Amino acid sequence: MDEGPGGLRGSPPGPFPVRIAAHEEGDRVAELELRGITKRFPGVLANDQIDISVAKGEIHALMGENGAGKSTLMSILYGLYQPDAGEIWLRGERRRFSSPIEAIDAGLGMVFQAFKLFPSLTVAENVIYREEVTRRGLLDHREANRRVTEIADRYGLAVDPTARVERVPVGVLQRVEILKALYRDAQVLILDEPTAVLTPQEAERLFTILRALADDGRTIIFITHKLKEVMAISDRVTILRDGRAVASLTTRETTAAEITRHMTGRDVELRAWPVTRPAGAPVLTCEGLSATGDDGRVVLDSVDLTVRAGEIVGIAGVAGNGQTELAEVIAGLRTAAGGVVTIAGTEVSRAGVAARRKAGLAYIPEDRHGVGTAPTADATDNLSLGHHRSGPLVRRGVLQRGQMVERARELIARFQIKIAGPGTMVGTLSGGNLQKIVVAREMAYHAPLLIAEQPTRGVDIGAIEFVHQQIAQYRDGGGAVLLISAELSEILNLAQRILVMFEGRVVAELDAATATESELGLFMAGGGTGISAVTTVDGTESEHAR
Ligand SMILES: Nc1ncnc2c1ncn2[C@@H]1O[C@H](COP(=O)(O)OP(=O)(O)OP(=O)(O)O)[C@@H](O)[C@H]1O
Repeated sequence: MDEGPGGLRGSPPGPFPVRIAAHEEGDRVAELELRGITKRFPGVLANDQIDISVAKGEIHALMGENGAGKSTLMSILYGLYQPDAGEIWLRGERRRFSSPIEAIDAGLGMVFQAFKLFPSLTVAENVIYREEVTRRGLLDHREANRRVTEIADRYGLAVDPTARVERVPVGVLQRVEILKALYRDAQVLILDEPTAVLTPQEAERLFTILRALADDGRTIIFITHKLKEVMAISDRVTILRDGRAVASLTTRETTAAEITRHMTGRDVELRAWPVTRPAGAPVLTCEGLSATGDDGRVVLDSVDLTVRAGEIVGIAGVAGNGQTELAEVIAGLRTAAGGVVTIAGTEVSRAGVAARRKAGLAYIPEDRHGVGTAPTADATDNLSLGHHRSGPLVRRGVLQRGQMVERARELIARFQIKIAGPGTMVGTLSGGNLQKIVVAREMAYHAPLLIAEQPTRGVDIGAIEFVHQQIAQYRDGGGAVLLISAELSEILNLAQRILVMFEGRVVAELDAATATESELGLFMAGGGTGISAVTTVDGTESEHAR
């Protein structure tokens, strides 16, 4: 691999931990330097005199616990926020960006977690938006497609420029966002948790693209919670803690354990949570569950499954193979085309969400913004959502505000949610802390059934360990858990049985004690013909997919 002009890959090892120093590369000018960046929000010092220096052609990871200040720092760099103090230096020149447009003009590009694309336009139209190529006053589609294809080919960003964005998968949408930045000749590309929504295969592909971009002299900064990624792809990593940059390390001279200690101040190793007791009676049963998508396509095809008390059943699958629809149909958010759902003995096939909750459902949805939380409401209200009709917070049909606040306070402390207080609006919370609000709320009421969909997405490693422990305790207390996760290690660490979904069907059932990631990967890719029978923890034989 080429050594970038910044020469960091060849820089001598420094003392541990390496404190970040401006002009770290001696007389060479850094591509990007942040000096003393400070940003205060009401009650929070989000960035506290942060110094970071990034060399040209470097892949720089930005890590830190939820609420450590990563997104704030990148928003300042991209001109979305103004710092209270500090300076941005680009190629040896001091810059001030009062808007993203100015940042883009200076050669910065940002890929957000929530893509900013027009669904009804084509890939090429999205890429060239506001930079249209025209011919005799009309949009020159052919030239636009040609230019987009040219950049895409150069970096291996496989896209069809003529495809409508609403019809392309998530991994491709991200490539479109990267193309948008490259089309504007971004020299520094910032990506906010770029693999959070990608399948492992798509993530691999993204890494290849990022490496090609870096080898071409582009500079990459990416926020992530995944240590594996940092170790695999980054040249250097900066760790934020409580708004301060506590270390900036050369990746090949450090370890995942070292980085974790800088982030959390302790050792964290995600481990398995084996069962101690056999599973009990069925709590969730689905028989012949089918559903169609908005375009009439079959998204769930005759799914049968059972989750028993004291059992975690994991659902593995490449995103888009019916997992989300399965959760939505069970939760009552999507109408089933057919089939029967029973929760804790009550048939709820045609019931609404409230009736299903009453029957015993708790639900951590994948979409924490749209479905999971109300951004303009405070933490107290958000931590009580769905529990306002019955349960411990209601007396004679009236919500007990005092108890709600008390409960919110307790959950904020227990789940270590970084928020000023129960009366604070949740819309300003960091992504991971918003996720913790949903997880805390849904786990607090000990419903018989918990559907947990991507429960640790965007959550830092310390909090992942905590959430895993909570889910395991929930199970050990007799709860039934349906765990849908894109993280195979999460499923393998927590579940007793694993069902693999492919094209809307359950194509395999595996015993988690003996299943491997590669075996799961095979079924997830549509290979293999399923497993006819596995022995469940309570000793019964369960027959499943063919
Ligand atoms: N617009 C805002 N108004 C008030 N507080 C904010 C705002 N944006 C961020 N904060 C606060 O600043 C702190 C840092 O948040 P930030 O989003 O930068 O964290 P993060 O490291 O990106 O976290 P995560 O890993 O959870 O995404 C948090 O306490 C957050 O609540």
